[in-house]
Amino acid sequence: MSETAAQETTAHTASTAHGASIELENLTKHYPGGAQPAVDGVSMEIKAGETVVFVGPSGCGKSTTLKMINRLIEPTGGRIRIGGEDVTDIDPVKLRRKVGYAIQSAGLFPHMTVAQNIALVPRMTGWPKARIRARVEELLDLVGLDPGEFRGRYPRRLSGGQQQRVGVARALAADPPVLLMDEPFGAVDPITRDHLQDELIRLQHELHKTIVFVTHDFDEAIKLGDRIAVLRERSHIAQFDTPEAILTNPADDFVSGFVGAGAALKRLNLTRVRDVEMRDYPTVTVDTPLQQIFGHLRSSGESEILLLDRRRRPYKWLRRGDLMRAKGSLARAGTLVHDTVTRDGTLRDALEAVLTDNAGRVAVTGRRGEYLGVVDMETLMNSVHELLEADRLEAMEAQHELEEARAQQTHQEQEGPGGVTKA
Ligand SMILES: Nc1ncnc2c1ncn2[C@@H]1O[C@H](COP(=O)(O)OP(=O)(O)OP(=O)(O)O)[C@@H](O)[C@H]1O
Repeated sequence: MSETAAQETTAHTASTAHGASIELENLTKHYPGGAQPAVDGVSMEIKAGETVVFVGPSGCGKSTTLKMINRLIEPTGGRIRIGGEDVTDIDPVKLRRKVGYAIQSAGLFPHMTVAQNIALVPRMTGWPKARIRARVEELLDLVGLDPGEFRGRYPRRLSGGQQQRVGVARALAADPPVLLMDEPFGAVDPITRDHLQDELIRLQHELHKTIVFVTHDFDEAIKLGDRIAVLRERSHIAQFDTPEAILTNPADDFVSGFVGAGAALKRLNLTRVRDVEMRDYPTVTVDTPLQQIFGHLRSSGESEILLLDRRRRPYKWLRRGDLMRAKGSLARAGTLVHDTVTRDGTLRDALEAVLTDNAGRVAVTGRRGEYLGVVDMETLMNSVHELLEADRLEAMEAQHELEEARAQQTHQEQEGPGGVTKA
């Protein structure tokens, strides 16, 4: 059932390998000297193209389970199947070509350039030079880094977020169907982390890999996971379900404890900015003459206008008063745009941005930071209201079905097996 090898193009570098299923059967790791196994007979099926997130307390065995999938850690028991093929005993080097791996702090080699870091696996695999070069360019572009600017840089000259992007590009280099990510965004600041999460979601829309992602952060799990496996000690599965099901119906107290307070707010993590209506705001660019900006603002009926830079990225909010005081130059006028959200950002990201902005709105940007529209408090309030109303109706329906099933069962019990009413 391996859909990967056959699909790989040789003439071209384009990503073609979609995800492959992963099956873990009774997978066990007993470290030498450990009183108990670190991972104790975990079995799960991960569908092709799915993103599954492992969450659980520190030391519960998340990383060990993950690293057994590419056999960075050798299991002491059980089987691993990828795309239906049993890979428990194949050559680990061969296995790792099918499985990309990204870790916290990117783990880039400091003495190699960005391009050399990304090219590692394709080089080992013996790709021709021209194909490697084209693949590096394609991947840098894919993770949102300008190849011209970044291919020759050394890792120490990159920000934490940029290093992490290169780490993801490297993991994707040989176009593996499976991507393992071990707390890849654990070491970056919260805003960069949010952006990297958004990028991963966007990438996954394009690539459809099978991703297994480890995190401590339940909010991250909700945002990224198609399904979440909440693990307890020795990787025992407490619940393995969709984020919606875990939030609205946690299996037990352990899972509830993990979900934590504010389930309604966390629900906002499940809706994307792309799912709500954006407002079209009046915009001008830094090259627009001041007089024209005035005219534009007046005819728009809005109290402010968004100034874009030459690459159409949001730059400043300009109010009428700012323009009056500008005295012919916009250099000092207006308020710099501090925060933006992407279409893959969550409503929670948008709400946070809107709440910290005293004018109650945030600009939405595309892949290269270009302006797409604006989300404001009113849009958000309406969406949240609709969301909670839909949840309430769904819960009522589920309750109703449950009561009907119970009534039917009682009825059957009263009727008896032959349908004859007992006297
Ligand atoms: N190389 C090793 N030798 C012996 N024991 C180990 C080794 N690596 C991990 N362990 C133990 O196995 C258990 C599971 O560790 P693991 O790193 O998989 O947990 P984790 O859930 O990923 O933890 P964290 O969230 O803190 O990274 C822990 O009790 C740990 O001490």
